[in-house]
Amino acid sequence: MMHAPTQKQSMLGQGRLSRGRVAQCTRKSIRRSCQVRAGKTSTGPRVAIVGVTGAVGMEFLQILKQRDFPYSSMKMLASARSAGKKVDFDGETYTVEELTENSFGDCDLALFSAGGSATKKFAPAASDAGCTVVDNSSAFRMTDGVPLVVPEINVEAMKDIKLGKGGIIANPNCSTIIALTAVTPIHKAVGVKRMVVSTYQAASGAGQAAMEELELQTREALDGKPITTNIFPRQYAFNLFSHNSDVDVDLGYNEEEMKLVKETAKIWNTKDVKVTGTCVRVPVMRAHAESINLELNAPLTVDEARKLLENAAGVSVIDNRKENDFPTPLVASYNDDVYVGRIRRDISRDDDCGIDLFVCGDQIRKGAALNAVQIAEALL
Ligand SMILES: NC(=O)C1=CN([C@@H]2O[C@H](COP(=O)(O)OP(=O)(O)OC[C@H]3O[C@@H](n4cnc5c(N)ncnc54)[C@H](OP(=O)(O)O)[C@@H]3O)[C@@H](O)[C@H]2O)C=CC1
Ligand SMILES: N[C@@H](CC(=O)OP(=O)(O)O)C(=O)O
Repeated sequence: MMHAPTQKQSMLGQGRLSRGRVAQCTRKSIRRSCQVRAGKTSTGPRVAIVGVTGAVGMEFLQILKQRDFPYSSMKMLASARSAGKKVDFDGETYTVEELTENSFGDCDLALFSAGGSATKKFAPAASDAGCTVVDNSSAFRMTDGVPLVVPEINVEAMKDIKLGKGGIIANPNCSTIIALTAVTPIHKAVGVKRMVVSTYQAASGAGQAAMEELELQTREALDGKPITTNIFPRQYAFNLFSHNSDVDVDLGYNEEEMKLVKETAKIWNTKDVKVTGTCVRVPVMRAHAESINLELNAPLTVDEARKLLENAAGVSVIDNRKENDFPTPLVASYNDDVYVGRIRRDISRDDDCGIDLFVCGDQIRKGAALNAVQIAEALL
């Protein structure tokens, strides 16, 4: 039996913000469609979760329940390996079915998180059957006609897609979602000319098996045992390494870095912003951190930047210089907002057109499942 994960508060588990920390943050709710909160209801869409046995799939279930997402029926899909497994959701037990091209005839909405190759094969079949797809993979992100959406930023990009009428909407890459949720308020105010991003990415970005291997390796290293390396070709615990995606041998950039470049241009609908990045995997369980340097088109003071961020949907500011208290992956874990701190003027410049930020966001929530559910809410 599989259960949607609980918020475990342990050394690895990273709990929600303590009351004291909440008081230090400027917390605002992310844009939500409160009027449609209903849970199971005969008027809700018929929903399929594709990749339900994975880290993102399990998070889908937790978020749908937490947000009382309306649904009239729920279908749990994964590979043949998982067919027959049981999944609990909203007081009912479901049997996982094998994903096939015929899975979607009785569905209005499918939340996909099954990797690129399964998505390329099955998302078009779902769409052809009249099921609207919200896809977490990179399979269709750069395809013309497929909106790439962060609801707080560009919800208008999906205005032509209607629930239950087919169509694919792509969820951006997690590092890109987290960076742009923080940076877009500044971009909308004064325009970003160039953005330099350095990431510190969690195990969750590589799936459930990578999270389990990090935990196992940590135990093995502490116990002086040989290190198991099934997921990554090197030790991960007590180490860090350049992102595991393929590296372009000519450019020297890995795929994760190029997603930041290309997806930013599509989400902001501009070719004028220059973006470069360095993506690194660090031994953190489930929240990404990013150091971001912005070159702006017009001057912006630190106070103005902080005010923009404090008022931005989906953003919380933790920026206490006196206490040296800034966002951490543990603070971001299991929370919905993107946390921003270290808001400072870039002193390498002679003008006020440079800002530095440090950003943390839960990779599985805002970086994946939460953003996808927010897209689905915008379809209702
Ligand atoms: N920002 C974003 O949008 C993010 C996107 N992702 C995307 O989501 C995908 C899933 O990530 P994650 O949950 O972390 O990965 P996991 O490895 O934890 O889970 C993968 C899921 O996909 C299912 N699956 C794999 N192959 C098939 C197939 N051929 N047919 C049906 N189901 C299949 C697996 O089923 P089974 O258990 O039966 O093998 C499992 O449910 C990633 O591959 C990535 O594309 C992930 C993180 C962030
Ligand atoms: N960006 C994830 C990996 C991933 O799933 O990316 P994408 O959704 O762009 O394939 C990471 O932390 O590595």
